[in-house]
Amino acid sequence: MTERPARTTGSDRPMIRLEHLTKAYPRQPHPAVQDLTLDVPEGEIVVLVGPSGCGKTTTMKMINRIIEPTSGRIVLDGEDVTGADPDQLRRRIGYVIQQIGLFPHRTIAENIGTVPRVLGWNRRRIAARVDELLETIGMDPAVYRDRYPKELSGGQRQRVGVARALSADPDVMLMDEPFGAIDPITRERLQNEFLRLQSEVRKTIVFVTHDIDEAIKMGDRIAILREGSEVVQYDTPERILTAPADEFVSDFIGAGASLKRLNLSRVRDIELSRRPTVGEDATAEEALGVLRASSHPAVLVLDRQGRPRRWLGEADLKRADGRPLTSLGMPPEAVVEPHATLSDALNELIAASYSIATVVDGAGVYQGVVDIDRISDAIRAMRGHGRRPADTAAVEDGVHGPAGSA
Ligand SMILES: Nc1ncnc2c1ncn2[C@@H]1O[C@H](COP(=O)(O)OP(=O)(O)OP(=O)(O)O)[C@@H](O)[C@H]1O
Repeated sequence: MTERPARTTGSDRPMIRLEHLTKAYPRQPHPAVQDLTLDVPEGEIVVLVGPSGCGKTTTMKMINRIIEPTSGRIVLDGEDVTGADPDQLRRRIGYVIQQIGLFPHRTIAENIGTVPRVLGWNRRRIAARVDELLETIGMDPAVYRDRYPKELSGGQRQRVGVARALSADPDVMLMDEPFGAIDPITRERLQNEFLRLQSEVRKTIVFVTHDIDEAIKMGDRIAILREGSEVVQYDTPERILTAPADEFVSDFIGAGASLKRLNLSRVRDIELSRRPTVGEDATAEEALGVLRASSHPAVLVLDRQGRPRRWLGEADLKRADGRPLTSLGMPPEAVVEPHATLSDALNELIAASYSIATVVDGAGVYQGVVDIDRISDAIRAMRGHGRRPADTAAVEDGVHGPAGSA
């Protein structure tokens, strides 16, 4: 069984192969990168994580030849590109960096269309691609196409950076701390959006971070590096957390490894709890009937597309006085998508007034809720049995499978 079946492609074919890659700067006592050998499988996200100065950025910049290696080889899709024309190479590789580096005097459309323009696409094709990408990153083309970078929020700029990197549909994306400079809430949202996008586009991605939590969340595989880009452990997030190769890795993971395991499980991996729902056109009496027939304190109002609008308690409904349900109660505060980790869901629901997170799909349609009990179950299952939370029900029922009783 693969440890994370929903996220790996099953193909172990290396899309990027780094062979004995070294970068030594003149007058430096140690090479920035020394003899690095690493395969990045097609369609996977490989995260390079390690302390400041260990050579992550240098490694990335050698892959797209912004930095020329001193020795070693870079093989892209079976082809040795160590001596290839760097400009041509970069068109096959999307690059996203922190503080994204959008051109300030060009519109969003012009920024996203940079590479297609260099590639000689015609105007119509570029415009169509720009609009398609803006839709993909959840920004209405009609609203944002003609704006300038300074007219966007930090999170929106970062999204545009991702769109720009995707513009020519490269096989490979290099992402160097792409969400580093963003506030934690926007960051979490961008990570989730990006994972959803990746489940559709399946690019081969090398992702740099110095944040182990981000590595665990984003990586199909993680390479833990120390100085000189020495690979201390190259493994799945599960293995890194459960079987750290040595003290350096355990120190890097730091305290709370069991809590970090909440980063390994996605909302979609657990069975969601149900809550009573009514359509937005229902009357308060109907909603009250539904609520009373359930054992829960609140009913969720859905719009005609099935998207959550309000949580209503009995008191709200009693005071309705003929007003529409959508003007009563509280909007769902903690809303998460199936890609969100249980750690995200926990953070959200702790901050919310109701201690539940409402789960919606990519189109915003209601799927169920995650409550604190589900998360506690998941933690218990992980701790007690080293299992995935999908097995929680079996654990609760006292049914111990072979793995659990081992
Ligand atoms: N142009 C340069 N000349 C000399 N040394 C350099 C140069 N660029 C980087 N280095 C050194 O190479 C090493 C690796 O740097 P690199 O930027 O790759 O690290 P990093 O892991 O990305 O760090 P951070 O997490 O802080 O961004 C560091 O010791 C750095 O000082």
